[in-house]
Parts: sequence; structure tokens; C-alpha cells
Amino acid sequence: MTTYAIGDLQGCHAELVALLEAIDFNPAHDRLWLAGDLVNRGPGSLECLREVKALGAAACSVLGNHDLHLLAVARGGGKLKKNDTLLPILEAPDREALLDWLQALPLSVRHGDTLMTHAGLLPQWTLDQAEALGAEVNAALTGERAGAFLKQMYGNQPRRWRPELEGIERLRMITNALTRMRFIDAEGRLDFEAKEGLDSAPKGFAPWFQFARQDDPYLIFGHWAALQGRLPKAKVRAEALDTGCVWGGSLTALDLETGKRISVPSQQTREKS
Ligand SMILES: Nc1ncnc2c1ncn2[C@@H]1O[C@H](COP(=O)(O)OP(=O)(O)OP(=O)(O)OP(=O)(O)OC[C@H]2O[C@@H](n3cnc4c(N)ncnc43)[C@H](O)[C@@H]2O)[C@@H](O)[C@H]1O
Repeated sequence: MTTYAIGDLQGCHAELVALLEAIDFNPAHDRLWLAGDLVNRGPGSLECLREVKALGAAACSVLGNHDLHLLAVARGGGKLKKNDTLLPILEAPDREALLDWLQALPLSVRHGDTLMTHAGLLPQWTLDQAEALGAEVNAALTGERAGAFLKQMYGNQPRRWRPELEGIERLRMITNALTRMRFIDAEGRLDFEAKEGLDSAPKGFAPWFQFARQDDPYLIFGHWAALQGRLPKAKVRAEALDTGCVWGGSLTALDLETGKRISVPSQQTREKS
């Protein structure tokens, strides 16, 4: 059995099919970890959702910010944005089953000291904390008041984690840290403006993986295409798996046992913004 972790699909279905072929993926024996953002910007978001859902127990995925955006549009009164490619999902006959499945996905997947989240791990959080906090958001998404949570989920406040946070502020902070984080300051304050390469860091901020931790986990994440799979000056053991397929880069699978990476080229012609 081989376990592969794959970065952001963002609707790149043809590339997913090609990658599964390239790694000779067999759902009877092998396992897939998907780092979230299954949907949006690319042309095959509906097909990606159907494909991953159909893999059943052979695949586990975490929620990314674009997946949450889809849920907010479908079930929280959110509005589609200009570059969204989510309409085929919203109009699909199997939309409710796909959305139910998506909404129940966790914000982290863990095996021993290996943790996968969409955006990474705040230096202030242990693995146990990140799992427990992610489970709070999962409970909000699967509970009776999920629609109310999705309506209030958007926003950039609060920017810094405090254990005493409560209610929607707490849930929004956890959601943002696990699905939107890139640059942070020494106190763990999140920046939401910069999303290009490392030279776009705001003054006083650095990538979350350049801050030292007390423990030594192995972190798998996606979200940050401009890293191109690299982690300069990292002070943590981590794997950046969003290799920008939707931006014309590649889709990458990491063999979690050997550390070997296998990539297929993007079939998208999208311009970088
Ligand atoms: N709680 C919450 N509060 C608020 N909003 C929430 C929310 N939860 C969900 N959302 C939602 O999140 C959604 C996404 O927010 P956005 O801000 O639109 O998306 P993002 O994930 O931050 O950026 P993007 O998808 O462009 O990232 P990527 O790294 O691929 O690309 C980034 C840039 O990198 C560039 N890039 C890609 N490859 C590159 C390369 N090789 N080299 C250099 N640059 C590259 C691209 O040109 C691009 O400009 C929104 O729709 C929002 O509604």
C-alpha cells in the first residue's frame, strides 16, 4: 500500500486523471490524501468532486478556502465572484449529495506526527490543538446551525489566536488559520493581503514555516501556489504541494513513505494574475 498526498486540484480534473495514471493508483490498495481546494478557478470542479467522492475510503481530503467559498455560496448566501468556475456544481443534479459530502470533510488529517491541513500550522498550535480546533469548525459545519456559520464565516478578524476567543470569532480565526494563512508575524498574527512569492511579505511578517516550533511535526499543505513547491529557510519539516496546476504549473503527488514526488504538467492556459 502506498499513500500519496496531492496538492490543490482547483478543478484540474484532466490532470488528476493523468496523475492517478502516472502513479498507477489502485484504490483497492493505495490511499490518497488531498490538501484541499478541490474546486474553483479550473474547468473541471464538478468532475473533481465526483471523482474524489467516488474514491470513498481510499481518499481523504481537507477543506480549503475555495471549498468553503463554494459552501458559502451554495448554503450561506454568499455570492459568486467574477473568476469563480463553480456554476456547474451549483446546477448539477447531484449537487446536494456532493455538497453534503464536501461539508462534512475535516480541516485536518493526521497520522502520527504527520498533519495535513490546507494552509499549514500556526507555530502557536500543537498537532493536538490544531486537530481539536479544526474539529470545532467541522462540528459547526455539520451541525444544525451550519447555514448561520457559513453566513458569518467570511472576514479577516480576529487576526491573532487567543484561547479565550468564543463563538463566531473563534471559529473564523480557526478557519482562517487552517485554510487561508500564508504570512504571519512573530505573535502569530495573520496577514490576508499578500499571496504571491516570499518577496511579497509585508513588513514584520514572514511565511508561517519560517518560525521555529517547540515540537517537530511533518506538515503537508497546499494553498500557496507561488511557492512552487519550495520552502526556503523553513524551520519546520513541511511539504508544499500546491504546484500551481491551475496557473499553468503542475499537479504533484508526494509518496508519503519515500518522499518521492511525481508531477504531471498542467493542461491549463491560464495567465498568472
Ligand atoms: N473565512 C473566510 N474569510 C474570507 N474569505 C474566505 C473565507 N473562507 C473562504 N474564503 C474565500 O476564499 C476564496 C479564495 O480567496 P482568494 O484570496 O481569492 O484566494 P486565495 O486562495 O488566497 O488565492 P488564490 O486562489 O488566488 O491562491 P493561489 O495561491 O492559487 O494563487 C495566488 C497568486 O499566486 C500567483 N501564482 C501562481 N503560481 C505562481 C508562480 N509559479 N509564481 C508566481 N506567482 C504564482 C497567482 O498569479 C495568484 O495571483 C474567496 O473566494 C473567499 O471568498
